[in-house]
Amino acid sequence: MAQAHCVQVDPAFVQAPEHRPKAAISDADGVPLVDLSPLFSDSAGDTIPATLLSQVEVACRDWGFFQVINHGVPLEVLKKAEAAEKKFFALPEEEKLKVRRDGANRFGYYESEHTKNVRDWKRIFDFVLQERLDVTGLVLKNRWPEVPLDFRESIEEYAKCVEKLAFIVLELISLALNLPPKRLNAFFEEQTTFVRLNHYPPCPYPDLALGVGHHKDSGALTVLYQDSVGGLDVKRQSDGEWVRVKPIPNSFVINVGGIIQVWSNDKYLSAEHRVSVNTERDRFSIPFFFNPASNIDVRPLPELVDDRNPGKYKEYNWGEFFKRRMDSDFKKLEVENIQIDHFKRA
Ligand SMILES: O=C(O)CCC(=O)C(=O)O
Ligand SMILES: [Fe+2]
Repeated sequence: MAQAHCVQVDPAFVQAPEHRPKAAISDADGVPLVDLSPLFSDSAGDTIPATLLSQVEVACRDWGFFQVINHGVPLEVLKKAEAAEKKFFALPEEEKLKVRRDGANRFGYYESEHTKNVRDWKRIFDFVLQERLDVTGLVLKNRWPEVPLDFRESIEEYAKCVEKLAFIVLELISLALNLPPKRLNAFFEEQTTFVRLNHYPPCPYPDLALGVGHHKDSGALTVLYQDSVGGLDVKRQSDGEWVRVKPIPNSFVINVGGIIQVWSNDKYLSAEHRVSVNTERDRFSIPFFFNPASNIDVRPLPELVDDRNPGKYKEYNWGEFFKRRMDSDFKKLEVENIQIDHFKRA
């Protein structure tokens, strides 16, 4: 007689019923697509086409998410980073554990991240752009594995190219907010940006677990490369429906983080998103979390508030916020993790 097939479910990964993904997900009417080629064409002068700015404006306002193509990051840089990522995660576990994150330094490999106190079905590797960071007393230092040999070079090259793209998008957002293009740049002089490699292995119970639980990114902007598997879902602002962000070859997904939501005084929104997993395919992605300096106090920009439209948030310090998020991602806590909503004025 055939044995009954039984999947062992680890309760640490099980989402509350209201956060479990439904079997079918809509990929119709997806996030806006923005073609950045006008910025790189030979005939491009210093002026940015109004149509491009209005696309960015609508995307940030109505979705908080968009995809960009013709973004200026060379395809070979992307492919090399992706290959290095796959080689790293394919290493035996004991090899990866040599560069594991710990309580004192939150960078390197980690297999036990939590989002909102539920464990994520993923493995990650984090590194900062600055070799070493001090975030309100927490020292963060990169840990580089000895193998794959070209790992560090490939992903540092990737980070350099994506950083350029992040600054371009930051300027587009500034302009879309009717501010001078470089208005926001000074916040990033001692940036706390970090890059994450994500590996989502196949999961035997994708109806119960998530690769990343529902959340909003807390930094300024996220610039994400995803492979062709798919799984990133965004909550559409217009109706609260979850929709899949369709993978487009050689593209990046941009999403507005909590800091831009606060700077813009809620003109632009940071959208809720999550990662669904599947039973068959490994998925890989590489988010670049573009974050300002640790000492920055975040508040609605004075140019965007007035008597009729007063600031909707109390000021908070980014370094403190970032540290508290890292603490709650590191292990399951009994308290809710920190959100910009906690600074919302009544
Ligand atoms: O892997 C993805 O597609 C998204 C990951 C994500 O949302 C995050 O790490 O904040
Ligand atoms: Fe995210």
